[in-house]
Amino acid sequence: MSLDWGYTDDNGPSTWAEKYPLAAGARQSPVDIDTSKATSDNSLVDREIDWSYPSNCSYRIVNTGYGWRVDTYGDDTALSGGPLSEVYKLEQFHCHWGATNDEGSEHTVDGKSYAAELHLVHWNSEKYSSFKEAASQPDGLAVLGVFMEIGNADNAELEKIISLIPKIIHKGQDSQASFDLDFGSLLPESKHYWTYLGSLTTPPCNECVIWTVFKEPITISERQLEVFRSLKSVGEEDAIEPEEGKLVKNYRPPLPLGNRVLRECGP
Ligand SMILES: NCCOCCOCCNC(=O)c1ccc(S(N)(=O)=O)cc1
Ligand SMILES: [Zn+2]
Repeated sequence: MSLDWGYTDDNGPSTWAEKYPLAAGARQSPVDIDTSKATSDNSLVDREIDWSYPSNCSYRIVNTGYGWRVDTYGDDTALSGGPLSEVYKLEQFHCHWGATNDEGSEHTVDGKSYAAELHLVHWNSEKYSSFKEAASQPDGLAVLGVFMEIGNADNAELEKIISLIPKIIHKGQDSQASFDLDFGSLLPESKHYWTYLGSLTTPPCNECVIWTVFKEPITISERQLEVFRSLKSVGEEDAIEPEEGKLVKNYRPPLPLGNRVLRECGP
């Protein structure tokens, strides 16, 4: 069964606009962050971006066929401040990576790719009544982007997620984790970031995201990244060769920033 969209030559990002016209819009994500174009903005400094995630969150991890996604039960989560005018709730987080370590992130910085990029997806629960409704609004979602660079496997929360991946190798498999996660530990120490108005980076590419991309990366080890690449984009029942269907690449290359403003908070 051929996929509607994906990351191969015949269904990848350059073909998405054929079936998903929003993908050809002027407010698309990701973008290359040209640091010389970033403008600092006192209003961002005055209202520090703030998140509160309980340290004992239960969650479900699922293989979407495009990667892994942790569905959080966002009740007592909150993201506010910085570029946000309302309080947003955490809906899910997931990751994008590439076949080799010199690619994989979606956003790039002065043309540089990182090995992977983590996205924490929040929705404006102050203005809208559901994630789905928020995803059709220009200020509906707030996504935190965290670059991941190759280094030591010293993030315990990331290791907990990776320990679950062998249970969800095939598309559609999920695992209700028996231990809690501290989502906040997946964020870098520094709160310095760039922010701009963009979109979902996968179809339907709705232009509904206020993006906040942290300047400081977190580290992931080669072994941990190899575990990501062991995920399969096909279900267990799809009889294919063992090496086929591996999810080695699930990132969209950058789109033009155009006349959008790129703001930064912190050096
Ligand atoms: N089907 C009706 C329209 O639905 C619009 C919402 O799309 C729902 C599925 N996609 C997502 O939730 C979704 C969420 C985050 C990101 S990303 N990579 O931009 O963080 C990409 C996609
Ligand atoms: Zn994403």
